[in-house]
Amino acid sequence: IIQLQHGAHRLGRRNDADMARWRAYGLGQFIHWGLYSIPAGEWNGKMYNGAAEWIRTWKEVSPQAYDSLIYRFNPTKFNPDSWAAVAKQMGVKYVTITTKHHDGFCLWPSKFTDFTVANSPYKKDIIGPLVKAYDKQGIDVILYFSVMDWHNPDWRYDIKTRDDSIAFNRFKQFTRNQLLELLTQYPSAKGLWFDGTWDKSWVKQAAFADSLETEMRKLHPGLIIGSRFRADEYGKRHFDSNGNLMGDYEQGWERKIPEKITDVHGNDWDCVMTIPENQWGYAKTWQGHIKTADELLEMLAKCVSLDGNFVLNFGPKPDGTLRAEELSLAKAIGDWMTVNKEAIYNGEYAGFIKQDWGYFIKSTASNKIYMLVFNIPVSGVLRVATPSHMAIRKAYGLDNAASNYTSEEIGSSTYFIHPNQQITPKKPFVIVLETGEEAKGQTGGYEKAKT
Ligand SMILES: COc1ccc([C@H]2[C@H](O)[C@H](O)[C@H](C)N2C)cc1
Repeated sequence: IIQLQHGAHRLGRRNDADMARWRAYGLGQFIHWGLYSIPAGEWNGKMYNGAAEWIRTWKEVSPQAYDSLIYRFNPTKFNPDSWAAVAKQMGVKYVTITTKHHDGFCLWPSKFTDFTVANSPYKKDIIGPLVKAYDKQGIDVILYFSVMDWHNPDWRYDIKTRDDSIAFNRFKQFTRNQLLELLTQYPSAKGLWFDGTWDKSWVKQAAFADSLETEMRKLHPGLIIGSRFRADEYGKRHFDSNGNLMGDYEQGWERKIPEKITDVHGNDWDCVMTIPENQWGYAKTWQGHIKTADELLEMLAKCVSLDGNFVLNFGPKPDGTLRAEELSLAKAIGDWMTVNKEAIYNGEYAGFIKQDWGYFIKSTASNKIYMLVFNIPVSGVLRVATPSHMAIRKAYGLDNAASNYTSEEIGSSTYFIHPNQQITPKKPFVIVLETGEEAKGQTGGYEKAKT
């Protein structure tokens, strides 16, 4: 064990009500919106093939020309209630919104910089109306904040000289001021999703970041902060020098999903996912594979089955509307969630052996076990191996209770689930298992092999 002043301050999961609420979300929405949405991956008629929200770093783009986009930010069709209504229909329980991305443009009228919506043609605060609209729909809000700020002249990638140190100390105060400002202006926010914290300049601020995290938690009791905010005094991030998770949940699953439960080490976590391969801000043309609703539903099921939340990204257009592809995916996911949401909300790892046909999710609300079926075996029967001494009492379909199933015990703690009707589903579907303790002595008399 290494003695740490600025490592993890808590071992294991948070067990308070605020974190239990976060753990129960299952499905979230990410929103990336800002000046980068205006060029949308195109500059002087040429397409940038990186992530659209990183276009300021493209050699073809002068930072000054990019920063002048502030004079073109005027989302005349922005209607936060319509975004929140789409999210509600989709079935998301929380939304993570960019307050300031790496380019430093603030979607709220921060007092600590001029580079905000207040000095754009739009003039008005974006964050406040968004928070209000989502709160009205009962969708919790998490504020995304990038520490790295390309616009601020005091930002440094590393601290090499005394001047760097003097400038970066100003930057640290600026960052603290903006974070306390966000928590004060938008007190209903449940947490912060930090980004842009990998550069040496910030990694060297273990003590400062640790005390700032403590200050924010004091200002906002219950605040939820992920593993990406701060490093320990040896520069270790996400997991400290003793391998303990920093913050309240793991933020390392960006565009990737854990394979098995041991990959998550008993921690809370979220997976943030793009619809194309890697575009967060609005990009005029999406290159490569665009994920389908069925793919996204399977990612959602897999995340919840492994104790995580699945957060799908939307990149609104510069006029404030959502693009057609995102609206149709939101609708398809929402239609599925309307029928199957009880298998996703309050979901947790069920402890059953993974089967090829799909995913098990246990509900903390009902103690029911849900089978989320994505692949029908050729045999037409679904194998279930329960944790030992757990028997299956009943099996029925969530889509309609009429679609029922017969469970046949085929070995110790092993069952076949037989559909009593022809199943030719066009969408992933859910079977509910009601289980109970195996009657004492009812071991089924299965002879253990002598090897
Ligand atoms: C260098 O690789 C990166 C760095 C930052 C990101 C940013 C994206 O712009 C988006 O905000 C995502 C959540 N974040 C990790 C993505 C890839």
